[in-house]
Amino acid sequence: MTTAPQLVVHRDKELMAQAAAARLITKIVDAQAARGSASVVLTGGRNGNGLLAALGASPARDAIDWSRLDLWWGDERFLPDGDPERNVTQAREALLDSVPLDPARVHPMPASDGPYGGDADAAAEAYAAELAAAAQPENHAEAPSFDVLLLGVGPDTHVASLFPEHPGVRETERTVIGVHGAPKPPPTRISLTLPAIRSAREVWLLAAGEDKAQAAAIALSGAGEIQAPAAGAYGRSRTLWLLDSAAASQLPRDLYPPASP
Ligand SMILES: O=C(O)[C@H](O)[C@@H](O)[C@H](O)[C@H](O)COP(=O)(O)O
Repeated sequence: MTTAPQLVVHRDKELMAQAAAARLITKIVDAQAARGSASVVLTGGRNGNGLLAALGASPARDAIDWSRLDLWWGDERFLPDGDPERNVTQAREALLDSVPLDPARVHPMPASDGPYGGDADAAAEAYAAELAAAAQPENHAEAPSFDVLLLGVGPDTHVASLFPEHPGVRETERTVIGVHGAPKPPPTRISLTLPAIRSAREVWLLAAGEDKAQAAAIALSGAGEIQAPAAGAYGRSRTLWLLDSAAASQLPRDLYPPASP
């Protein structure tokens, strides 16, 4: 089932990051109260890291029971462990190193100097097995029911490492794939697929800045997911686009009416 996207537009990217962080804290606290633990899928990119930094700066971060939080990644740049360009390295710097997480609940995607060497496809297969092992058996699913899956949106409408017209965006069976020849560096990556993204309860897409305006307009105006992967990113119970006003500036009027003067 497709959930119709809901839009929230903030004045600027700083406010967007702070409001998204506040929203995420509440969501994690509620999930922990309801189910004992929470699971979040992190994204790479400036907006995802901005959200993590804002979360770290919020006094309300102490409301989270960090030992009962599972963290996964939506994609990874296939580079050696500790490389500053890896999404996990950037997330650690932005937040993860400063909170008391249970290391057994933190699930980074494999690095290119790990057990699978430079074989991104084998690394992707291993991550798929990790996801399947964490899936709730009663759901007969290949991936857990993530509470929130975060995605940055590229200016070309890519999400995770699923690029327009690239083979990965057509994947319908596997939950995780090796990506080769990505248009955004580095060329070799690992990514969740659209079916895995859609196993999340809630998918939140983050877009800030003028260079995202066209992408947001295209993805939200009925484009196909092969041409505009962000259009295929939706959650089982909610799909939320969090934008700043620059990224919302080209949205069709029926989606986001500009404020009256
Ligand atoms: O590994 C990556 O580069 C990302 O996961 C990628 O999908 C990113 O989220 C978008 O390109 C948006 O990035 P920005 O938030 O920096 O614009």
